[in-house]
Amino acid sequence: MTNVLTARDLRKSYGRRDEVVPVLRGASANFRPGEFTALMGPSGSGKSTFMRCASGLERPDSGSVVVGGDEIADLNEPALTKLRRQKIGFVFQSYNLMPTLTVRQNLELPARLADHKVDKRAMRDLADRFGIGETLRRRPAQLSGGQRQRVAIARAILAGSQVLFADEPTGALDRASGRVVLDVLRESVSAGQSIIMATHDPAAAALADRVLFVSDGTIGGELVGADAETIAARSADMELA
Ligand SMILES: Nc1ncnc2c1ncn2[C@@H]1O[C@H](COP(=O)(O)OP(=O)(O)OP(=O)(O)O)[C@@H](O)[C@H]1O
Repeated sequence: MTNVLTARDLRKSYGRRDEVVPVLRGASANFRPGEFTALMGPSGSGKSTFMRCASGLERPDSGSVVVGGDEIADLNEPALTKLRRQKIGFVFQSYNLMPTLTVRQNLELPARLADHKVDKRAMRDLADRFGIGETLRRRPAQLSGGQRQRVAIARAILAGSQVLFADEPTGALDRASGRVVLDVLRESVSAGQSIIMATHDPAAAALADRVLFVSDGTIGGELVGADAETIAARSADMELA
């Protein structure tokens, strides 16, 4: 099956001349439509940086990212912004909700930016499922951290992008709310979306189709269809390595 996104040999360093810190050291991965991928690895191993570079939010120093046939290094900023709005979603660890907009307006934002019609029924249904249906008129500052996280995920799901990157999307949630979110992500994958989720939780990673292990700025291994125990054991080995 054709990849929906291919990342090849991504390299990225931060800092300046005397203090350059290499964060990505040649990270490569392929992502197929209808595939749920978990990214695991020790804190600071480069998961978020990989997702920012692979999603076109940040330019790598070198390497290639191809999305639906387009090499994003060849795109200028307006073209890249357009491609991102049409094809790529991102759930940030910090949620990135617009503080001056209500929850409803935040949920409608990606559709408006991409010139799509807002599906109000889908928005209501998902908000109710996520337990945020009563918060639609509030602004993000009037929500709990967990509610903000669910608004950010609902917003990304409703955008209906081909590829969705989610950086620890269940980090602020209790087990029951986390489970609802993971169920919705799975349904979205069944509908053909490709989801890439960074997580430290082996139980969440076990719901993905495969786990890619990020180690010291590269993709250092893969487990397909593994259970939570196997994933936890592999993660523990990596932390010790
Ligand atoms: N904008 C930046 N400027 C300088 N250093 C950065 C920047 N972004 C990330 N880093 C550094 O790059 C390294 C990898 O960070 P990254 O956020 O990608 O790791 P991570 O695997 O997602 O970690 P975590 O599991 O804690 O979220 C860290 O050492 C971090 O301090």
